[in-house]
Amino acid sequence: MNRTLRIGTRGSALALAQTGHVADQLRAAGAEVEIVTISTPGDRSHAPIAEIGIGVFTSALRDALANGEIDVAVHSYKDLPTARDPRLSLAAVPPREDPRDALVARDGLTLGELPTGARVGTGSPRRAAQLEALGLGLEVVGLRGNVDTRIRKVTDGELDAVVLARAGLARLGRTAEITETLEPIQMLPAPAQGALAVECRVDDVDTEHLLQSTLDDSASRAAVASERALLAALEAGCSAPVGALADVVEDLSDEGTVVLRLSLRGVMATEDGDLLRASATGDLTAAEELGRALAAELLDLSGHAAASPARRS
Ligand SMILES: NCc1[nH]cc(CCC(=O)O)c1CC(=O)O
Repeated sequence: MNRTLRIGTRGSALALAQTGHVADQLRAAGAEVEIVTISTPGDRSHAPIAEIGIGVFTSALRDALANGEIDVAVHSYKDLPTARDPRLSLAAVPPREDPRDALVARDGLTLGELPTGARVGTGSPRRAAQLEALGLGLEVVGLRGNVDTRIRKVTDGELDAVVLARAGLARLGRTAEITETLEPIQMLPAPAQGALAVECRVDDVDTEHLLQSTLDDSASRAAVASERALLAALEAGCSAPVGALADVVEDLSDEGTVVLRLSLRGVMATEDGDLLRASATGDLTAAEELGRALAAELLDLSGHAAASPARRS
């Protein structure tokens, strides 16, 4: 294939860093690539994400891909809506970064060392619900903006701490600012956090093959698929914040050979702010079934078995 691949990205420092990484790998595989920056309404608005909707960062990029302005789109997977886009193929899920959330606090403090009433910034209902459930008396303060803006609120003394995805900090070379990496037992990440989604047009089979063979990691793809299936099933049934994390674990088959399995954990906040947790393991080859089964268990726990209109939070 000797045409130049145009790779589209948002213009944020994080988006440029992760797209640059994908471009480097494609170049190393012999492809000619060019990076095209696309401005999205999400980048131009300052309203809370819960108000402007989940697709704001990704739909402009997807439209540019579908109409041929670019040939490849690189997204933070967790920013994609759960509904498939029939115009596009999810050609590759590269090896996932550490999916955990991270605390950046003043004076090197950990969550447990923050004083009662400490102001912790996050715009994510999922992070807010899990922070409040710790019972530490923290004051959760709403927050938006890029990684730099958020961390600056701590350095400026406006907040005691912020919670961010570790993967974003890693891609920006800023892990030195992390004061605690939060264990999933206290803070389950967003479904697909730390993973990228690399898309091309559904009829562009040459590009699809190149992306798949150069970038795709099947274990990361399966883990993320189970987390996203859980999210999709819960979106249909409730409006609660959701966290999920699948780990690929080694197990022994009946014949004594090593098999890979998925271990999936999920958390959902109730309207009263209580957290419902559940976990399950399943075959790597049945990732989505595992996610749906765990979602059903969480819905059962919540007594929300009857679906109400979906609202993403
Ligand atoms: N919602 C914004 C967003 N989308 C992806 C990441 C981080 C990188 C990732 O999770 O892949 C972030 C920032 C954050 O949550 O701190």
